[in-house]
Amino acid sequence: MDEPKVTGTKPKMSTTRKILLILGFLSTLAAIALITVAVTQNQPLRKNIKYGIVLDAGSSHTNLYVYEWPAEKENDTGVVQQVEVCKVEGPGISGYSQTTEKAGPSLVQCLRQAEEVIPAEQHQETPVYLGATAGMRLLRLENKDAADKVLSSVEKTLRSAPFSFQGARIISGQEEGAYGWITINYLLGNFKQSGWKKFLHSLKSISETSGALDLGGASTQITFVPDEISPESPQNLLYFRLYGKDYQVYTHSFLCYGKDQALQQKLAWDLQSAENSSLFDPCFHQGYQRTISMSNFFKNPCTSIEEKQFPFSQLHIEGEGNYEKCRRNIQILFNKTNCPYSSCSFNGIYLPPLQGDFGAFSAFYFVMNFLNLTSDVPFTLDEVASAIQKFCARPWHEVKLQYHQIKEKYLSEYCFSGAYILSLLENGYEFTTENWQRIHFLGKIGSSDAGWTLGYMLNLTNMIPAEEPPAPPLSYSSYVGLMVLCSLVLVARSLFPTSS
Ligand SMILES: Nc1ccn([C@@H]2O[C@H](COP(=O)(O)OP(=O)(O)OP(=O)(O)O)[C@@H](O)[C@H]2O)c(=O)n1
Ligand SMILES: [Ca+2]
Repeated sequence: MDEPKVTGTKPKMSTTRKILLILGFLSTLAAIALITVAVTQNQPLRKNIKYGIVLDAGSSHTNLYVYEWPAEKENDTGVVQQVEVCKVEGPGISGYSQTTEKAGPSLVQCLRQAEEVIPAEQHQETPVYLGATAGMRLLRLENKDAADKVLSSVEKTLRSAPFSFQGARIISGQEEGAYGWITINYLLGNFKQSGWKKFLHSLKSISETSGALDLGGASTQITFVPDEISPESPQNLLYFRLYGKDYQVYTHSFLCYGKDQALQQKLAWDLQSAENSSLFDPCFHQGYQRTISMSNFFKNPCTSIEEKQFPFSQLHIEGEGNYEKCRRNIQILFNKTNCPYSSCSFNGIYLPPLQGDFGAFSAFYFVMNFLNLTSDVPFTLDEVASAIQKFCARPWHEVKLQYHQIKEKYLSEYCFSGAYILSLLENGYEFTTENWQRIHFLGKIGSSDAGWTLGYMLNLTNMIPAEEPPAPPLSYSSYVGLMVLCSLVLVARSLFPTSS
């Protein structure tokens, strides 16, 4: 048999294989082109930043906040963030009731700081708002003329700054509560839900929000969405439509129940039974002494109902450091006897059953943070009470030595404040051992302070739409990811064709 001839030429590549190879090569090129285009073409444009300024003129001091946000995302939730906070030197603006013309100039230094943070070419278009809270509400009650003069003085200063002046006014307690609630829920991303959370909530037709607890120097607010809305106290109910959802919110602001005014109220009560100009106070540390002038004590609307004549002009207070006695002493501020509604907090004020989680900020946070009671894993009510009890029992000289860097005004009052916070939450609002751990003490959320100012600005600049703004189905990163994945599948498919 003839052997087959061995030739020197290689076996020829089949035409199909050649075509497949070319196709594979072209697919790789196409995939690379696609990825390059996806990454470069769809890159977000350089951010055009906008700014806004809000001054929080509180009873104890004024803070100036600068916020920024990308202009093109104005109506998204969670895009506005705090970039600067400046603490104004000296007292709150209500502290200038005797020297009203000095209220405005006190703000100048912080306004200069804002000028440095915001690019000069944007100064003119940057809105500036000032909202005054309980200190000015009290001054208005006590001396309307002085309150008006203080506001004129701050308006004059704000108008002379290079920003766009949008108003300086006393906000109501209701607004303070509502804007605090808006701020924390905006920052926590509770208004707009994405993905499975949105699906889950649409099934249950609910939208979980967090309640807000604000404790200032002169007033305190409680705001939350109750389980059931009862029409019995319409003045405590607010209606919002935000991002396409309706919210019925309960809010109440207690004037004179901020921590400084609560202390004044307590002293006014203690004075009723004082026999001479010396008073032992269980809410101050043992060894602590303070002298109070009686001349203006009862001019304050928070203490004036307790007014009585005393044969001394100065009151000497001496600390006893007794937590239990202090709690009993504070109890008198919460009148639980008369409730014209189905349920009340205190002083005959309607309060629906507590519902959900609460964010507690301002002095709730300052005090609990000082006492090391704000860890991520919440402490039980008993643990909190026992920590405050131990702190109150420490002698003043020891406390002062350990915390020498803390202002004496703050330090001397943390025992009273801790006891007051527990009384307000436990006796006033009736938080129990069961729902205590639903209170989260928070100072900041991300880079922004928890408080009413952000919500106030969002509302006044119309940055929270009533309806959900249309959004692309995929985010930029998901879009690029999907493109890359599809391209890789395409390449793999062409390089390893399945022979059929
Ligand atoms: N590190 C801090 C800061 C503040 N405070 C005290 O906390 C209280 C409340 O402060 P803040 O929330 O700033 O109150 P204001 O906004 O000034 O008061 P209001 O909201 O009632 O107008 C004040 O008694 C202040 O002395 C404190 O104990 N420790
Ligand atoms: Ca405040």
